[in-house]
Amino acid sequence: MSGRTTALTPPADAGPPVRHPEAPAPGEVIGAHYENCFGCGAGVPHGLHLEVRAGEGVAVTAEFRVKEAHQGAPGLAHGGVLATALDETLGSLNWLTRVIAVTGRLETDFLLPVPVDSVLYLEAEAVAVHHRKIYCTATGRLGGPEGPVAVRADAVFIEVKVEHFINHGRPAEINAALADPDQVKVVRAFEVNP
Ligand SMILES: CCCCCCCCCC(=O)SCCNC(=O)CCNC(=O)[C@H](O)C(C)(C)COP(=O)(O)OP(=O)(O)OC[C@H]1O[C@@H](n2cnc3c(N)ncnc32)[C@H](O)[C@@H]1OP(=O)(O)O
Repeated sequence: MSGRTTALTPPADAGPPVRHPEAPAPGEVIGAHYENCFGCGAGVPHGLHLEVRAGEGVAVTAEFRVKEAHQGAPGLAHGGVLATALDETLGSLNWLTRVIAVTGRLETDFLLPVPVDSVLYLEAEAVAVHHRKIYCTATGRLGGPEGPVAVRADAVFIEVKVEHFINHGRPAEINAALADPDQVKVVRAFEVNP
């Protein structure tokens, strides 16, 4: 047994998440972190194409229109795709803290079926930080930002260095990303600390 603590509830000595002074302003669209990302990249035809906006504090909002390619049951979104939408929205909180973090644990509740062509109004918020762990939560609503909650998630993201991607990614994609000035700009944004 490892001694890892993977609970989704922050420990008593966890601190509040801190918004980076150079975080995008509330309402500002946060661009894709990677052209070929299934969640946000424009280069993936059947991807989710999430458009995420910075919110107040350490929070973001996003919209996801469910397309035919996202079906599980006839006419309804696949649960895994909905979990991906929640995961991607939560991952975008990185832009507000300027900390690179990857999903360690994601627990999802599916409360309502989500039809093809509907728009899921997503919201994610970081709630606490304990060393490398960022505790966060997300909801996806139907019919509008105040509509009923169809899906929700609690998650723990773990802070990593940029080497995480360089060491574990496929060399072809890593080399292409490092040769792309826009992608290098994305990485540099995370090197600026307050
Ligand atoms: C440029 C921006 C890019 C942003 C991308 C966003 C995309 C959307 C989000 C994603 O989908 S990311 C992709 C899915 N996630 C992964 O691929 C992560 C795969 N897992 C790993 O690489 C490693 O397991 C991980 C880096 C998460 C942790 O390994 P480490 O060896 O660095 O962690 P370590 O074992 O030292 O544990 C550090 C702390 O994290 C905790 N921890 C580790 N794994 C955990 C886990 N799975 N769940 C909860 N907590 C976890 C661990 O308990 C410990 O806390 P405590 O010290 O309090 O005990």
